[in-house]
Amino acid sequence: MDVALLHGLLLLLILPVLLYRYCATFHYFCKVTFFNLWVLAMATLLSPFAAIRGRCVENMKLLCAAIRPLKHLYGIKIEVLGAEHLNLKEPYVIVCNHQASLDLMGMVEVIPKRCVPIAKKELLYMGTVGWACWLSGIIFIDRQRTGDAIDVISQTAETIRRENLRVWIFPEGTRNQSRSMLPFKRGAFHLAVQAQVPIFPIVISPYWDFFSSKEKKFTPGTFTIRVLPRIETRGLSPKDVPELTETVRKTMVDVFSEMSSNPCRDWPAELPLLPSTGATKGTDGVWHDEDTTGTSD
Ligand SMILES: CCCCC/C=C\C/C=C\CCCCCCCC(=O)SCCNC(=O)CCNC(=O)[C@H](O)C(C)(C)COP(=O)(O)OP(=O)(O)OC[C@H]1O[C@@H](n2cnc3c(N)ncnc32)[C@H](O)[C@@H]1OP(=O)(O)O
Ligand SMILES: CCCCCCCC/C=C\CCCCCCCC(=O)OC[C@@H](O)COP(=O)(O)O
Repeated sequence: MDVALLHGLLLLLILPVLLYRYCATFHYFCKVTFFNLWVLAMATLLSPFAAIRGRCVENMKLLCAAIRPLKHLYGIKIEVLGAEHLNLKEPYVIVCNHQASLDLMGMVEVIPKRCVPIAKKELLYMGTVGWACWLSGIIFIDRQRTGDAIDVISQTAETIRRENLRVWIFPEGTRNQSRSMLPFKRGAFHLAVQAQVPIFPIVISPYWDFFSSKEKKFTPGTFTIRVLPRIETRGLSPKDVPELTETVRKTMVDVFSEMSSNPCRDWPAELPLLPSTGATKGTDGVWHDEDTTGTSD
């Protein structure tokens, strides 16, 4: 009887290890659970420190530092191209494709100083995670109430100029692991036009090789983040927003397709891009920023 009990206990200990090793679905759920627990634990540990400062964008540094070790724990290599484009002292809007919660790992590699993401309000109700996000100045919108969300974005247009902030928006508005990008919501582009600030598109290469929530796959891997040259909005008005949105989306989709079809990761450091008043075309046929000397404050 004792031996049987011992065998049972042993099996109970070994079973999760075997499942983790040989069952891809179990492996996937363990890794996703650990990711969420990590975020929750860090938020719980750091929120009291952040609370000392109060609601303040400087607290984003704490959040980002807490997320950074995750890539090492998961064996994920992240390459960043074009980060120097973000070295601009003025406020701006970043638009980025959104595949999964894993985007946080990439986001913390490139997010400039004084930058706040726009997030769905549901995050606010995730206990200490919501508290940590609120304390870091993250802007929340209710996607079900377009009017309210537009009001929040309009207020943000004033705030970013007044307080010299950058805003990070996922214009697809939801996570998307399809082969392309969803149609873009227009809030980010209205925001940039209202504030008359440039837009920086950021493209994260597909995770297909190592992560898929549909196939329950989560292995070590590599992805690349490309920061594209800025697109000016100076002189544009709300009537230009639909075209601006489509032009930026097309540029990002083209870059995403190139990243998808070229697994060797030998992309040029610069890509020919759409003309913008803030970029000039060099003799090499590549669009370059006019101002690359500014540094993040
Ligand atoms: C220590 C550890 C702590 C743990 C914390 C964890 C991590 C910390 C690190 C990082 C922080 C977390 C990061 C969180 C990321 C979360 C990501 C998300 O939540 S994504 C979801 C939220 N984002 C969005 O939804 C994108 C923004 N949405 C929009 O822009 C939308 O446009 C909208 C404003 C919500 C409206 O949505 P709708 O579906 O109605 O879309 P349309 O775009 O078609 O708009 C309809 C209509 O309105 C016009 N419009 C839109 N915006 C404006 C505006 N600002 N001003 C005027 N008009 C506007 C638009 O043009 C359309 O009209 P028309 O068709 O006539 O053009
Ligand atoms: C008292 C309640 C306590 C609840 C505790 C919940 C703990 C949750 C712990 C960790 C959550 C980690 C969240 C990381 C946030 C990642 C941001 C993100 O990717 O959000 C998704 C959002 O862009 C789009 O959402 P949808 O694709 O539309 O859906």
